[in-house]
Amino acid sequence: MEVKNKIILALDVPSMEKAVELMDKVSPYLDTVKIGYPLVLAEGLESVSRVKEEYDCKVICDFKVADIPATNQKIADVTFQAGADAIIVHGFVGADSATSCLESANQHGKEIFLLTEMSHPGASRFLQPVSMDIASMGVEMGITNYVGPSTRLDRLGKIRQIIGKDSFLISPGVGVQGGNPKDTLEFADALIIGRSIYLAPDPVEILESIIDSIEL
Ligand SMILES: O=C1C[C@H](C(=O)O)N([C@@H]2O[C@H](COP(=O)(O)O)[C@@H](O)[C@H]2O)C(=O)N1
Repeated sequence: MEVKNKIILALDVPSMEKAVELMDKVSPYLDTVKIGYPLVLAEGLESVSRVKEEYDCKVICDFKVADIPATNQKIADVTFQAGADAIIVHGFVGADSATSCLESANQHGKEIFLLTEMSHPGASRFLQPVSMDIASMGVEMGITNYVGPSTRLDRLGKIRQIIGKDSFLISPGVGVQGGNPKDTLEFADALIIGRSIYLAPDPVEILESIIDSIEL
């Protein structure tokens, strides 16, 4: 997946009105947006197609899919039918569950991102002990897109080693959670950034400064 300016906007705003207000300002700088439960639960899955069509961008649906295979397939099917270009899938539920999303993606000509280790403090207790195993499972499954934490660059580096240089790795946790954009791109191909942009008094100014910082 090509990502303009290596930045994926996490559009975790509470309404389409807020989404449009923000996208009108920042869309010249971006071509990829991550939409998750905050916006979809508020506005429905049509928020995915609206953002895609109105701003000609790719949409990654961050649903952290983590159910049994049959239910995962239903979730992935309806998400891709709603226009999503990709869906984020948890790996800790095992290969059969992740495979059902991968099969749905292949049938729809879309993609999945396998979530290996999360960026928040709580990930250290239950996810960290298995996250490298999850990354290895993804490689065994032939998955080429991954999510890994910008808040723990040592871990992100290990994930990159496991998934290989040709896999596509996107990384949340930049900014508010403490991750550094330029340092993260030592290992990741693109940054996921939400609050640093959508909570800023001037989102364009922040975005331009982040873009300048990673271009240096
Ligand atoms: O480990 C993960 C997985 C998950 C994801 O991207 O899948 N995210 C999401 O990335 C964004 C960071 O937002 P902000 O902190 O810039 O406002 C939010 O939408 C989170 O739900 C993480 O933050 N860490």
